[in-house]
Amino acid sequence: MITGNIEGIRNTILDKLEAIYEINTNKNYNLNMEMIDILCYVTDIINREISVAIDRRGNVINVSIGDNSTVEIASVDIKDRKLSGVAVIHTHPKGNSRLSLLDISALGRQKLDYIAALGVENGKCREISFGFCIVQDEQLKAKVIGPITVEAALNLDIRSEILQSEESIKGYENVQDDCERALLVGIDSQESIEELRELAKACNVKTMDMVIQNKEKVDTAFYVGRGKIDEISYLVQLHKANVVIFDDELSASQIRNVEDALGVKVIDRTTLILEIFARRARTKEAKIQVELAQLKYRLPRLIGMGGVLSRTGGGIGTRGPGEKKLETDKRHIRERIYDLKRELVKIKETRKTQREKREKENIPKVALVGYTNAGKSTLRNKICQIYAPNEAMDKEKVFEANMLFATLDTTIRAIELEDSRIVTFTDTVGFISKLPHDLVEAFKSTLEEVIYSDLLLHVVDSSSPSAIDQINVVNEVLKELNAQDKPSILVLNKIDAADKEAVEKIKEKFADENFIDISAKEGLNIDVLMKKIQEYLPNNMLQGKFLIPYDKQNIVAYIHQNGKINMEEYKEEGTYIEAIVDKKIYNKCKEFLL
Ligand SMILES: Nc1nc2c(ncn2[C@@H]2O[C@H](COP(=O)(O)OP(=O)(O)OP(=O)(O)O)[C@@H](O)[C@H]2O)c(=O)[nH]1
Ligand SMILES: [Mg+2]
Repeated sequence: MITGNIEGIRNTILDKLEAIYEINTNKNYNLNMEMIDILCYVTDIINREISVAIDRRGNVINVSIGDNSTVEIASVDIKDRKLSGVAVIHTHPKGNSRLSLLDISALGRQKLDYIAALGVENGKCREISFGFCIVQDEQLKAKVIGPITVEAALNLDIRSEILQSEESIKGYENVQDDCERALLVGIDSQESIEELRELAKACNVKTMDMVIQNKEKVDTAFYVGRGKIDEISYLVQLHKANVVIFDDELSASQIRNVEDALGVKVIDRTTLILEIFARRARTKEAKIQVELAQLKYRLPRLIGMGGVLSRTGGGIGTRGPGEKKLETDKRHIRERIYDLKRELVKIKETRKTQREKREKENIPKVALVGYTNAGKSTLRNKICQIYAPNEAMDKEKVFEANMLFATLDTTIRAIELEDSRIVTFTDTVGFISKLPHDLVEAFKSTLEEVIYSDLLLHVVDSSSPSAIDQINVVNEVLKELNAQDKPSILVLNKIDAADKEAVEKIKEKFADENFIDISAKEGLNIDVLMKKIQEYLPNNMLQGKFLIPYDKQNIVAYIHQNGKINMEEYKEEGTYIEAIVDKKIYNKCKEFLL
Protein backbone atom coordinates (compact mmCIF):
# COMPACT_ATOMS: atom_id res chain seq x y z
CA MET A 1 0.00 0.00 0.00
CA ILE A 2 1.23 3.48 -0.82
CA THR A 3 0.79 5.79 2.16
CA GLY A 4 1.00 9.54 2.53
CA ASN A 5 -0.80 12.05 0.37
CA ILE A 6 -2.02 9.92 -2.52
CA GLU A 7 -4.95 12.16 -3.32
CA GLY A 8 -5.40 12.85 -7.00
CA ILE A 9 -2.81 10.29 -8.08
CA ARG A 10 -3.87 7.92 -10.82
CA ASN A 11 -4.02 4.20 -10.12
CA THR A 12 -1.56 3.36 -12.87
CA ILE A 13 0.97 5.58 -11.12
CA LEU A 14 0.27 4.00 -7.75
CA ASP A 15 0.73 0.56 -9.33
CA LYS A 16 4.10 1.65 -10.60
CA LEU A 17 5.13 2.66 -7.11
CA GLU A 18 3.66 -0.52 -5.69
CA ALA A 19 6.28 -2.42 -7.70
CA ILE A 20 8.95 -0.97 -5.43
CA TYR A 21 7.81 -3.29 -2.66
CA GLU A 22 8.94 -6.22 -4.81
CA ILE A 23 12.48 -4.92 -5.11
CA ASN A 24 15.05 -6.38 -2.77
CA THR A 25 18.08 -4.14 -2.60
CA ASN A 26 21.26 -6.11 -2.20
CA LYS A 27 22.77 -7.23 1.06
CA ASN A 28 25.13 -4.30 1.24
CA TYR A 29 22.14 -2.08 1.79
CA ASN A 30 23.07 -0.08 -1.26
CA LEU A 31 20.88 1.90 -3.57
CA ASN A 32 19.21 -0.01 -6.34
CA MET A 33 19.05 1.30 -9.88
CA GLU A 34 15.61 -0.11 -10.62
CA MET A 35 14.19 1.67 -7.58
CA ILE A 36 15.90 4.93 -8.47
CA ASP A 37 14.44 4.78 -11.96
CA ILE A 38 10.88 4.23 -10.75
CA LEU A 39 11.17 6.91 -8.09
CA CYS A 40 12.52 9.49 -10.49
CA TYR A 41 10.06 8.65 -13.23
CA VAL A 42 7.06 9.00 -10.92
CA THR A 43 8.41 12.02 -9.06
CA ASP A 44 8.71 13.82 -12.36
CA ILE A 45 5.09 13.09 -13.23
CA ILE A 46 3.48 13.96 -9.91
CA ASN A 47 6.00 16.63 -8.94
CA ARG A 48 5.95 15.58 -5.29
CA GLU A 49 8.46 13.97 -3.00
CA ILE A 50 8.33 10.20 -2.64
CA SER A 51 9.90 8.40 0.30
CA VAL A 52 10.88 4.75 0.62
CA ALA A 53 11.92 3.08 3.86
CA ILE A 54 14.07 -0.06 3.67
CA ASP A 55 15.43 -2.28 6.40
CA ARG A 56 18.87 -3.83 6.70
CA ARG A 57 17.88 -7.01 4.98
CA GLY A 58 17.03 -4.91 1.97
CA ASN A 59 13.25 -5.23 2.33
CA VAL A 60 11.12 -2.26 1.39
CA ILE A 61 8.92 -1.57 4.39
CA ASN A 62 7.08 1.56 3.33
CA VAL A 63 6.52 3.65 0.23
CA SER A 64 4.81 6.97 0.72
CA ILE A 65 4.11 10.12 -1.18
CA GLY A 66 5.27 13.19 0.69
CA ASP A 67 8.43 14.25 2.45
CA ASN A 68 10.29 11.90 4.74
CA SER A 69 8.04 12.79 7.69
CA THR A 70 5.24 10.80 6.05
CA VAL A 71 7.19 7.56 6.05
CA GLU A 72 5.69 5.08 8.47
CA ILE A 73 8.38 3.49 10.57
CA ALA A 74 8.57 2.54 14.21
CA SER A 75 10.21 5.29 16.20
CA VAL A 76 13.36 4.71 18.18
CA ASP A 77 13.85 6.07 21.65
CA ILE A 78 16.39 8.84 21.54
CA LYS A 79 18.09 7.33 24.55
CA ASP A 80 18.79 4.06 22.79
CA ARG A 81 22.38 4.14 21.74
CA LYS A 82 21.76 2.46 18.46
CA LEU A 83 20.42 3.16 15.03
CA SER A 84 16.90 2.23 13.97
CA GLY A 85 18.03 -0.25 11.33
CA VAL A 86 15.99 1.60 8.74
CA ALA A 87 17.10 3.83 5.89
CA VAL A 88 14.97 6.37 4.05
CA ILE A 89 15.48 7.11 0.39
CA HIS A 90 13.47 10.00 -0.96
CA THR A 91 13.25 12.28 -3.93
CA HIS A 92 13.57 16.03 -4.33
CA PRO A 93 11.50 16.99 -7.37
CA LYS A 94 13.44 20.15 -8.18
CA GLY A 95 16.77 18.60 -9.16
CA ASN A 96 18.71 19.60 -6.07
CA SER A 97 19.64 16.69 -3.82
CA ARG A 98 21.05 18.67 -0.93
CA LEU A 99 19.60 17.58 2.40
CA SER A 100 17.20 20.11 3.89
CA LEU A 101 16.99 20.88 7.58
CA LEU A 102 13.84 18.79 7.69
CA ASP A 103 15.75 15.86 6.18
CA ILE A 104 18.53 16.18 8.69
CA SER A 105 16.15 16.56 11.55
CA ALA A 106 14.33 13.37 10.46
CA LEU A 107 17.65 11.55 10.30
CA GLY A 108 18.39 12.35 13.93
CA ARG A 109 14.87 12.04 15.24
CA GLN A 110 14.36 8.60 13.81
CA LYS A 111 17.99 7.55 14.17
CA LEU A 112 17.97 6.42 10.57
CA ASP A 113 20.80 4.27 9.30
CA TYR A 114 21.01 6.82 6.58
CA ILE A 115 18.88 9.21 4.60
CA ALA A 116 19.40 9.60 0.87
CA ALA A 117 17.97 12.34 -1.31
CA LEU A 118 17.71 11.94 -5.06
CA GLY A 119 17.71 15.20 -7.02
CA VAL A 120 15.28 14.55 -9.87
CA GLU A 121 15.47 16.40 -13.18
CA ASN A 122 13.45 15.47 -16.25
CA GLY A 123 12.58 12.09 -14.83
CA LYS A 124 16.22 11.18 -14.23
CA CYS A 125 18.35 11.23 -11.14
CA ARG A 126 20.80 14.11 -11.45
CA GLU A 127 22.66 13.72 -8.17
CA ILE A 128 22.38 12.06 -4.77
CA SER A 129 23.16 13.21 -1.23
CA PHE A 130 23.51 11.02 1.84
CA GLY A 131 23.26 11.81 5.52
CA PHE A 132 24.58 9.54 8.29
CA CYS A 133 24.30 10.01 12.05
CA ILE A 134 27.54 10.80 13.77
CA VAL A 135 28.42 11.88 17.30
CA GLN A 136 30.93 14.70 17.40
CA ASP A 137 31.84 17.01 20.26
CA GLU A 138 29.32 15.11 22.33
CA GLN A 139 26.53 16.07 19.97
CA LEU A 140 24.54 14.04 17.50
CA LYS A 141 25.24 15.50 14.10
CA ALA A 142 24.79 14.66 10.48
CA LYS A 143 27.64 13.53 8.30
CA VAL A 144 26.71 14.53 4.79
CA ILE A 145 28.15 12.87 1.69
CA GLY A 146 27.34 14.46 -1.62
CA PRO A 147 25.94 15.68 -3.80
CA ILE A 148 27.56 12.89 -5.82
CA THR A 149 26.76 11.24 -9.11
CA VAL A 150 24.47 8.23 -9.29
CA GLU A 151 27.42 6.06 -10.22
CA ALA A 152 29.45 7.19 -7.22
CA ALA A 153 26.40 6.65 -5.02
CA LEU A 154 25.94 3.08 -6.24
CA ASN A 155 29.54 2.37 -5.32
CA LEU A 156 29.47 4.06 -1.94
CA ASP A 157 30.44 1.71 0.87
CA ILE A 158 27.31 2.25 2.91
CA ARG A 159 27.96 -0.64 5.31
CA SER A 160 31.19 0.88 6.51
CA GLU A 161 29.61 4.32 6.96
CA ILE A 162 26.91 2.77 9.13
CA LEU A 163 29.52 0.89 11.15
CA GLN A 164 31.22 4.19 11.86
CA SER A 165 27.91 5.75 12.89
CA GLU A 166 27.20 2.92 15.28
CA GLU A 167 30.65 3.12 16.81
CA SER A 168 30.35 6.83 17.46
CA ILE A 169 26.81 6.55 18.82
CA LYS A 170 27.84 3.99 21.42
CA GLY A 171 29.62 6.69 23.36
CA TYR A 172 26.65 9.00 23.18
CA GLU A 173 24.93 8.17 26.44
CA ASN A 174 27.33 9.85 28.83
CA VAL A 175 26.47 13.25 27.52
CA GLN A 176 22.85 12.97 26.62
CA ASP A 177 20.55 12.44 29.58
CA ASP A 178 16.89 12.71 28.70
CA CYS A 179 16.68 16.10 30.33
CA GLU A 180 17.95 19.32 28.89
CA ARG A 181 19.64 21.75 31.22
CA ALA A 182 18.53 25.29 30.81
CA LEU A 183 19.47 28.74 31.91
CA LEU A 184 16.51 31.13 31.90
CA VAL A 185 16.79 34.80 31.05
CA GLY A 186 13.91 37.11 31.82
CA ILE A 187 13.22 40.79 31.93
CA ASP A 188 12.13 42.38 35.18
CA SER A 189 9.25 40.22 36.24
CA GLN A 190 9.90 37.38 38.62
CA GLU A 191 6.43 35.90 38.04
CA SER A 192 6.90 35.69 34.32
CA ILE A 193 10.21 33.89 34.68
CA GLU A 194 8.70 31.51 37.22
CA GLU A 195 6.08 30.68 34.66
CA LEU A 196 8.83 30.20 32.09
CA ARG A 197 10.33 27.66 34.48
CA GLU A 198 7.01 25.82 34.57
CA LEU A 199 6.87 25.90 30.79
CA ALA A 200 10.37 24.47 30.64
CA LYS A 201 9.36 21.75 33.09
CA ALA A 202 6.40 20.86 30.94
CA CYS A 203 8.93 20.30 28.18
CA ASN A 204 11.20 18.09 30.32
CA VAL A 205 13.78 20.81 30.50
CA LYS A 206 15.50 21.24 33.84
CA THR A 207 16.10 24.81 34.95
CA MET A 208 19.62 25.21 36.33
CA ASP A 209 19.55 28.91 37.04
CA MET A 210 17.66 32.09 36.25
CA VAL A 211 18.94 35.52 35.30
CA ILE A 212 16.92 38.69 35.29
CA GLN A 213 17.70 41.52 32.94
CA ASN A 214 16.84 45.13 33.60
CA LYS A 215 14.19 46.19 31.12
CA GLU A 216 15.79 49.54 30.27
CA LYS A 217 18.86 47.78 28.98
CA VAL A 218 17.32 45.60 26.26
CA ASP A 219 19.80 45.48 23.44
CA THR A 220 18.81 45.31 19.77
CA ALA A 221 21.72 43.08 18.82
CA PHE A 222 21.87 40.71 21.79
CA TYR A 223 18.62 41.35 23.63
CA VAL A 224 20.61 41.59 26.87
CA GLY A 225 23.55 43.89 27.45
CA ARG A 226 27.10 42.75 26.68
CA GLY A 227 27.97 42.53 30.35
CA LYS A 228 25.00 40.24 30.89
CA ILE A 229 26.16 38.01 28.05
CA ASP A 230 29.42 37.45 29.90
CA GLU A 231 27.52 36.62 33.06
CA ILE A 232 25.26 34.19 31.19
CA SER A 233 28.25 32.65 29.47
CA TYR A 234 29.85 32.00 32.84
CA LEU A 235 26.67 30.47 34.24
CA VAL A 236 26.29 28.25 31.18
CA GLN A 237 29.73 26.81 31.84
CA LEU A 238 29.18 26.55 35.55
CA HIS A 239 25.95 24.57 35.22
CA LYS A 240 26.93 22.77 32.02
CA ALA A 241 23.73 24.18 30.56
CA ASN A 242 22.99 23.18 26.99
CA VAL A 243 20.19 25.60 26.26
CA VAL A 244 19.41 29.20 27.12
CA ILE A 245 15.77 30.22 27.14
CA PHE A 246 14.65 33.84 26.85
CA ASP A 247 11.36 34.95 28.32
CA ASP A 248 10.44 36.96 25.25
CA GLU A 249 10.34 36.67 21.51
CA LEU A 250 13.78 37.10 19.97
CA SER A 251 14.48 38.20 16.43
CA ALA A 252 16.44 36.00 14.05
CA SER A 253 19.55 38.10 14.35
CA GLN A 254 19.35 38.21 18.15
CA ILE A 255 19.15 34.44 18.30
CA ARG A 256 22.11 34.10 15.96
CA ASN A 257 24.21 36.63 17.83
CA VAL A 258 23.52 35.11 21.20
CA GLU A 259 24.07 31.56 19.93
CA ASP A 260 27.41 32.62 18.50
CA ALA A 261 28.39 34.37 21.69
CA LEU A 262 27.41 31.51 23.99
CA GLY A 263 28.01 28.48 21.83
CA VAL A 264 24.82 26.81 23.01
CA LYS A 265 21.33 26.54 21.64
CA VAL A 266 19.14 29.58 22.26
CA ILE A 267 15.37 29.50 22.20
CA ASP A 268 12.64 31.86 23.30
CA ARG A 269 9.37 31.61 25.17
CA THR A 270 7.32 31.25 22.03
CA THR A 271 9.39 28.35 20.75
CA LEU A 272 8.97 26.67 24.10
CA ILE A 273 5.21 27.10 24.12
CA LEU A 274 5.01 25.82 20.56
CA GLU A 275 7.09 22.82 21.56
CA ILE A 276 4.73 22.00 24.44
CA PHE A 277 1.76 22.33 22.18
CA ALA A 278 3.44 20.06 19.68
CA ARG A 279 3.98 17.42 22.36
CA ARG A 280 0.46 17.62 23.75
CA ALA A 281 -1.57 17.84 20.58
CA ARG A 282 -3.62 14.69 20.15
CA THR A 283 -6.16 15.17 17.41
CA LYS A 284 -5.10 15.50 13.84
CA GLU A 285 -6.40 19.03 13.70
CA ALA A 286 -4.48 20.18 16.76
CA LYS A 287 -1.32 18.57 15.41
CA ILE A 288 -1.64 20.34 12.11
CA GLN A 289 -2.45 23.65 13.76
CA VAL A 290 0.62 23.43 15.94
CA GLU A 291 2.89 22.40 13.13
CA LEU A 292 1.60 25.31 11.07
CA ALA A 293 2.22 27.76 13.88
CA GLN A 294 5.71 26.33 14.36
CA LEU A 295 6.59 26.57 10.71
CA LYS A 296 5.25 30.11 10.45
CA TYR A 297 7.27 31.11 13.46
CA ARG A 298 10.40 29.45 12.16
CA LEU A 299 10.32 30.67 8.61
CA PRO A 300 11.63 34.20 9.21
CA ARG A 301 14.01 32.92 11.88
CA LEU A 302 15.57 30.09 9.91
CA ILE A 303 18.98 31.70 9.76
CA GLY A 304 19.37 31.96 13.48
CA MET A 305 17.61 28.82 14.46
CA GLY A 306 19.77 26.24 12.78
CA GLY A 307 20.34 24.66 16.12
CA VAL A 308 16.76 24.97 17.29
CA LEU A 309 15.14 23.54 14.23
CA SER A 310 17.03 20.35 14.72
CA ARG A 311 16.24 20.37 18.42
CA THR A 312 13.37 17.97 17.87
CA GLY A 313 15.76 15.94 15.81
CA GLY A 314 17.77 15.06 18.86
CA GLY A 315 20.24 17.90 18.69
CA ILE A 316 21.80 17.34 15.33
CA GLY A 317 23.80 20.47 14.75
CA THR A 318 23.45 22.26 11.45
CA ARG A 319 24.51 25.71 12.36
CA GLY A 320 25.21 28.31 9.76
CA PRO A 321 23.73 26.68 6.67
CA GLY A 322 24.65 28.37 3.40
CA GLU A 323 22.34 30.90 1.81
CA LYS A 324 21.36 28.63 -1.04
CA LYS A 325 20.45 25.81 1.25
CA LEU A 326 18.38 28.21 3.31
CA GLU A 327 16.35 29.00 0.25
CA THR A 328 15.67 25.32 -0.35
CA ASP A 329 14.64 24.91 3.26
CA LYS A 330 12.39 27.89 3.12
CA ARG A 331 10.75 26.57 0.02
CA HIS A 332 10.29 23.21 1.66
CA ILE A 333 8.64 24.82 4.60
CA ARG A 334 6.40 26.94 2.45
CA GLU A 335 5.28 23.88 0.54
CA ARG A 336 4.58 22.08 3.78
CA ILE A 337 2.58 25.05 5.04
CA TYR A 338 0.56 24.97 1.85
CA ASP A 339 -0.20 21.25 2.22
CA LEU A 340 -1.15 21.60 5.86
CA LYS A 341 -3.50 24.46 5.14
CA ARG A 342 -5.30 22.42 2.54
CA GLU A 343 -5.71 19.55 4.93
CA LEU A 344 -7.09 21.92 7.56
CA VAL A 345 -9.79 23.16 5.26
CA LYS A 346 -11.03 19.60 4.94
CA ILE A 347 -11.01 19.02 8.67
CA LYS A 348 -12.80 22.28 9.28
CA GLU A 349 -15.59 21.22 6.98
CA THR A 350 -16.13 18.02 8.93
CA ARG A 351 -16.12 19.98 12.15
CA LYS A 352 -18.67 22.38 10.74
CA THR A 353 -21.01 19.57 9.77
CA GLN A 354 -20.72 18.09 13.22
CA ARG A 355 -21.44 21.42 14.82
CA GLU A 356 -24.39 22.04 12.56
CA LYS A 357 -25.75 18.67 13.52
CA ARG A 358 -25.46 19.59 17.17
CA GLU A 359 -27.00 22.97 16.50
CA LYS A 360 -29.96 21.31 14.88
CA GLU A 361 -30.42 19.33 18.02
CA ASN A 362 -30.56 22.69 19.73
CA ILE A 363 -28.57 21.69 22.76
CA PRO A 364 -27.30 24.64 24.77
CA LYS A 365 -23.53 24.72 25.14
CA VAL A 366 -21.45 25.61 28.16
CA ALA A 367 -17.73 26.16 27.58
CA LEU A 368 -15.07 26.10 30.28
CA VAL A 369 -12.35 28.62 29.62
CA GLY A 370 -9.51 29.91 31.73
CA TYR A 371 -5.82 30.23 32.32
CA THR A 372 -3.83 27.06 31.98
CA ASN A 373 -3.82 24.94 35.15
CA ALA A 374 -6.90 26.72 36.55
CA GLY A 375 -8.73 23.43 36.99
CA LYS A 376 -11.03 23.39 33.97
CA SER A 377 -10.61 19.70 33.28
CA THR A 378 -10.94 18.82 36.94
CA LEU A 379 -14.18 20.79 37.16
CA ARG A 380 -15.65 19.26 34.08
CA ASN A 381 -14.76 15.78 35.22
CA LYS A 382 -16.32 16.49 38.59
CA ILE A 383 -19.54 17.78 37.07
CA CYS A 384 -19.79 14.75 34.81
CA GLN A 385 -19.00 12.42 37.65
CA ILE A 386 -21.84 13.84 39.77
CA TYR A 387 -24.44 14.50 37.11
CA ALA A 388 -23.79 11.83 34.52
CA PRO A 389 -22.31 9.06 36.64
CA ASN A 390 -23.60 6.19 34.55
CA GLU A 391 -21.81 6.97 31.39
CA ALA A 392 -18.53 5.41 30.51
CA MET A 393 -16.48 7.89 32.45
CA ASP A 394 -13.01 6.54 32.21
CA LYS A 395 -12.77 6.71 28.51
CA GLU A 396 -14.30 10.13 28.40
CA LYS A 397 -12.51 11.59 31.35
CA VAL A 398 -10.44 14.50 30.16
CA PHE A 399 -6.81 14.61 31.07
CA GLU A 400 -6.21 16.66 34.21
CA ALA A 401 -2.75 17.25 35.55
CA ASN A 402 -0.70 19.77 37.41
CA MET A 403 1.18 20.97 34.41
CA LEU A 404 0.71 23.67 31.87
CA PHE A 405 -1.44 22.93 28.87
CA ALA A 406 -2.65 19.52 29.96
CA THR A 407 -5.61 19.86 27.64
CA LEU A 408 -5.09 20.82 24.06
CA ASP A 409 -8.05 19.45 22.24
CA THR A 410 -11.53 20.55 23.06
CA THR A 411 -13.68 17.72 24.27
CA ILE A 412 -17.41 17.70 24.71
CA ARG A 413 -19.77 15.95 27.14
CA ALA A 414 -23.51 16.24 27.67
CA ILE A 415 -25.38 16.25 30.97
CA GLU A 416 -28.90 16.98 32.16
CA LEU A 417 -29.72 19.99 34.32
CA GLU A 418 -32.30 19.93 37.10
CA ASP A 419 -34.85 21.70 34.92
CA SER A 420 -34.31 18.75 32.57
CA ARG A 421 -32.51 20.75 29.94
CA ILE A 422 -29.68 18.85 28.32
CA VAL A 423 -26.50 20.89 28.03
CA THR A 424 -23.06 20.11 26.72
CA PHE A 425 -19.87 20.96 28.58
CA THR A 426 -16.80 21.72 26.55
CA ASP A 427 -13.33 21.74 28.02
CA THR A 428 -10.84 23.92 26.17
CA VAL A 429 -7.17 24.63 25.90
CA GLY A 430 -5.82 26.88 28.64
CA PHE A 431 -4.68 30.42 27.98
CA ILE A 432 -1.38 31.91 29.03
CA SER A 433 0.16 35.36 29.01
CA LYS A 434 2.33 36.20 26.02
CA LEU A 435 0.57 33.43 24.12
CA PRO A 436 2.19 33.61 20.72
CA HIS A 437 -0.09 35.35 18.30
CA ASP A 438 0.22 32.58 15.74
CA LEU A 439 -1.08 30.18 18.33
CA VAL A 440 -4.12 32.26 19.16
CA GLU A 441 -4.80 32.24 15.46
CA ALA A 442 -4.09 28.56 15.23
CA PHE A 443 -6.35 27.64 18.09
CA LYS A 444 -9.21 29.85 17.07
CA SER A 445 -10.73 26.89 15.31
CA THR A 446 -10.38 24.69 18.38
CA LEU A 447 -11.77 27.56 20.36
CA GLU A 448 -14.70 27.78 17.99
CA GLU A 449 -16.52 25.91 20.69
CA VAL A 450 -16.14 29.02 22.80
CA ILE A 451 -17.42 31.24 20.06
CA TYR A 452 -20.49 29.11 19.53
CA SER A 453 -21.26 28.45 23.18
CA ASP A 454 -24.20 29.91 25.07
CA LEU A 455 -22.51 30.35 28.44
CA LEU A 456 -18.89 30.61 29.54
CA LEU A 457 -17.51 29.29 32.78
CA HIS A 458 -14.38 31.33 33.30
CA VAL A 459 -12.40 29.13 35.68
CA VAL A 460 -9.80 30.84 37.86
CA ASP A 461 -7.09 29.39 40.08
CA SER A 462 -7.86 31.65 43.00
CA SER A 463 -4.94 30.25 44.96
CA SER A 464 -2.48 31.67 42.45
CA PRO A 465 -0.80 34.95 43.39
CA SER A 466 -1.25 36.06 39.78
CA ALA A 467 -4.97 35.23 39.69
CA ILE A 468 -5.99 38.79 38.82
CA ASP A 469 -3.48 39.05 35.98
CA GLN A 470 -4.59 35.69 34.69
CA ILE A 471 -8.23 36.77 34.65
CA ASN A 472 -7.20 39.81 32.62
CA VAL A 473 -5.24 37.69 30.15
CA VAL A 474 -8.22 35.40 29.64
CA ASN A 475 -10.53 38.37 29.15
CA GLU A 476 -8.12 39.70 26.53
CA VAL A 477 -8.17 36.46 24.61
CA LEU A 478 -11.95 36.30 24.87
CA LYS A 479 -12.05 39.75 23.34
CA GLU A 480 -9.87 38.55 20.50
CA LEU A 481 -12.34 35.75 19.95
CA ASN A 482 -15.20 38.27 20.06
CA ALA A 483 -16.71 36.40 22.96
CA GLN A 484 -16.46 39.06 25.63
CA ASP A 485 -20.18 39.76 25.72
CA LYS A 486 -21.35 36.22 26.19
CA PRO A 487 -23.09 35.40 29.44
CA SER A 488 -20.39 34.17 31.76
CA ILE A 489 -19.74 33.06 35.32
CA LEU A 490 -16.42 33.76 37.01
CA VAL A 491 -15.68 30.50 38.79
CA LEU A 492 -13.14 31.04 41.55
CA ASN A 493 -11.72 27.56 41.83
CA LYS A 494 -9.27 25.97 44.31
CA ILE A 495 -10.95 27.83 47.14
CA ASP A 496 -9.68 25.05 49.43
CA ALA A 497 -6.14 26.16 48.81
CA ALA A 498 -6.71 29.88 48.47
CA ASP A 499 -6.03 32.69 50.86
CA LYS A 500 -9.32 34.28 52.03
CA GLU A 501 -8.09 37.84 51.71
CA ALA A 502 -6.75 37.26 48.22
CA VAL A 503 -10.11 35.87 47.16
CA GLU A 504 -11.87 38.94 48.57
CA LYS A 505 -9.51 41.10 46.52
CA ILE A 506 -10.42 39.25 43.35
CA LYS A 507 -14.10 39.67 44.12
CA GLU A 508 -13.68 43.38 44.72
CA LYS A 509 -11.74 43.81 41.53
CA PHE A 510 -14.31 41.97 39.42
CA ALA A 511 -17.38 43.08 41.34
CA ASP A 512 -19.57 43.35 38.24
CA GLU A 513 -19.13 39.75 37.26
CA ASN A 514 -21.25 36.83 38.42
CA PHE A 515 -18.82 34.96 40.56
CA ILE A 516 -18.92 31.92 42.73
CA ASP A 517 -16.23 30.18 44.69
CA ILE A 518 -15.82 26.46 44.44
CA SER A 519 -13.35 23.67 44.79
CA ALA A 520 -13.49 21.32 41.88
CA LYS A 521 -11.15 18.92 43.58
CA GLU A 522 -13.04 18.75 46.89
CA GLY A 523 -16.43 18.99 45.18
CA LEU A 524 -17.29 22.16 47.11
CA ASN A 525 -20.22 24.31 45.94
CA ILE A 526 -20.66 22.41 42.71
CA ASP A 527 -24.41 22.20 43.29
CA VAL A 528 -24.62 25.98 43.69
CA LEU A 529 -22.63 26.38 40.50
CA MET A 530 -25.07 24.13 38.67
CA LYS A 531 -28.00 26.28 39.87
CA LYS A 532 -26.17 29.34 38.58
CA ILE A 533 -25.58 27.68 35.25
CA GLN A 534 -29.27 26.95 35.01
CA GLU A 535 -30.03 30.55 35.87
CA TYR A 536 -27.63 32.17 33.43
CA LEU A 537 -27.98 29.83 30.52
CA PRO A 538 -30.27 31.57 28.06
CA ASN A 539 -33.49 29.63 27.91
CA ASN A 540 -34.73 28.75 24.48
CA MET A 541 -36.77 25.90 25.77
CA LEU A 542 -40.43 26.16 26.67
CA GLN A 543 -42.80 23.84 28.45
CA GLY A 544 -45.90 23.08 26.42
CA LYS A 545 -49.13 21.07 26.90
CA PHE A 546 -50.42 19.82 23.60
CA LEU A 547 -53.52 17.93 22.56
CA ILE A 548 -53.05 16.38 19.16
CA PRO A 549 -55.93 14.79 17.23
CA TYR A 550 -55.45 11.17 16.22
CA ASP A 551 -55.35 12.04 12.53
CA LYS A 552 -52.26 14.23 13.15
CA GLN A 553 -49.96 11.55 14.49
CA ASN A 554 -47.04 12.97 12.50
CA ILE A 555 -47.05 15.93 14.93
CA VAL A 556 -46.78 13.53 17.86
CA ALA A 557 -43.80 11.90 16.19
CA TYR A 558 -42.31 15.31 15.51
CA ILE A 559 -42.49 16.34 19.17
CA HIS A 560 -41.04 13.00 20.20
CA GLN A 561 -38.12 13.52 17.89
CA ASN A 562 -37.33 17.09 18.81
CA GLY A 563 -38.47 17.60 22.37
CA LYS A 564 -38.32 16.07 25.77
CA ILE A 565 -41.57 14.32 26.72
CA ASN A 566 -42.58 14.59 30.35
CA MET A 567 -46.00 13.01 30.06
CA GLU A 568 -48.09 11.35 27.42
CA GLU A 569 -51.70 10.14 27.66
CA TYR A 570 -54.26 8.87 25.18
CA LYS A 571 -57.45 10.84 25.61
CA GLU A 572 -60.70 10.71 23.73
CA GLU A 573 -59.91 13.76 21.57
CA GLY A 574 -56.34 12.81 20.82
CA THR A 575 -52.86 12.37 22.30
CA TYR A 576 -52.13 14.59 25.28
CA ILE A 577 -48.45 15.51 25.61
CA GLU A 578 -46.52 17.59 28.11
CA ALA A 579 -43.12 18.36 26.68
CA ILE A 580 -40.18 20.71 26.76
CA VAL A 581 -39.42 21.99 23.32
CA ASP A 582 -37.47 24.85 21.81
CA LYS A 583 -39.13 27.99 20.50
CA LYS A 584 -39.18 26.85 16.91
CA ILE A 585 -41.05 23.66 17.66
CA TYR A 586 -43.28 25.44 20.13
CA ASN A 587 -44.43 27.85 17.43
CA LYS A 588 -44.87 25.13 14.87
CA CYS A 589 -47.21 23.19 17.13
CA LYS A 590 -48.98 26.27 18.47
CA GLU A 591 -52.42 25.30 17.16
CA PHE A 592 -52.41 22.21 19.38
CA LEU A 593 -51.51 24.07 22.56
CA LEU A 594 -53.94 23.85 25.43
N1 LIG B 1 -6.27 22.41 45.58
C1 LIG B 1 -6.99 22.31 44.47
N2 LIG B 1 -6.40 21.87 43.35
C2 LIG B 1 -7.15 21.77 42.23
C3 LIG B 1 -8.53 22.12 42.23
N3 LIG B 1 -8.99 21.93 40.96
C4 LIG B 1 -7.95 21.48 40.23
N4 LIG B 1 -6.84 21.38 40.98
C5 LIG B 1 -5.51 20.93 40.53
O1 LIG B 1 -4.99 21.85 39.60
C6 LIG B 1 -4.22 21.17 38.60
C7 LIG B 1 -4.67 21.55 37.23
O2 LIG B 1 -5.94 21.03 36.97
P1 LIG B 1 -6.50 20.81 35.48
O3 LIG B 1 -7.93 20.44 35.64
O4 LIG B 1 -5.64 19.94 34.69
O5 LIG B 1 -6.37 22.29 34.91
P2 LIG B 1 -6.78 22.82 33.46
O6 LIG B 1 -7.36 24.18 33.66
O7 LIG B 1 -7.60 21.84 32.74
O8 LIG B 1 -5.35 22.99 32.83
P3 LIG B 1 -4.89 22.95 31.26
O9 LIG B 1 -5.61 21.85 30.59
O10 LIG B 1 -3.43 22.73 31.40
O11 LIG B 1 -5.20 24.29 30.70
C8 LIG B 1 -4.38 19.68 38.92
O12 LIG B 1 -3.24 19.26 39.61
C9 LIG B 1 -5.61 19.62 39.79
O13 LIG B 1 -5.57 18.53 40.68
C10 LIG B 1 -9.12 22.55 43.44
O14 LIG B 1 -10.31 22.85 43.54
N5 LIG B 1 -8.30 22.63 44.52
MG1 LIG C 1 -7.24 20.81 31.04
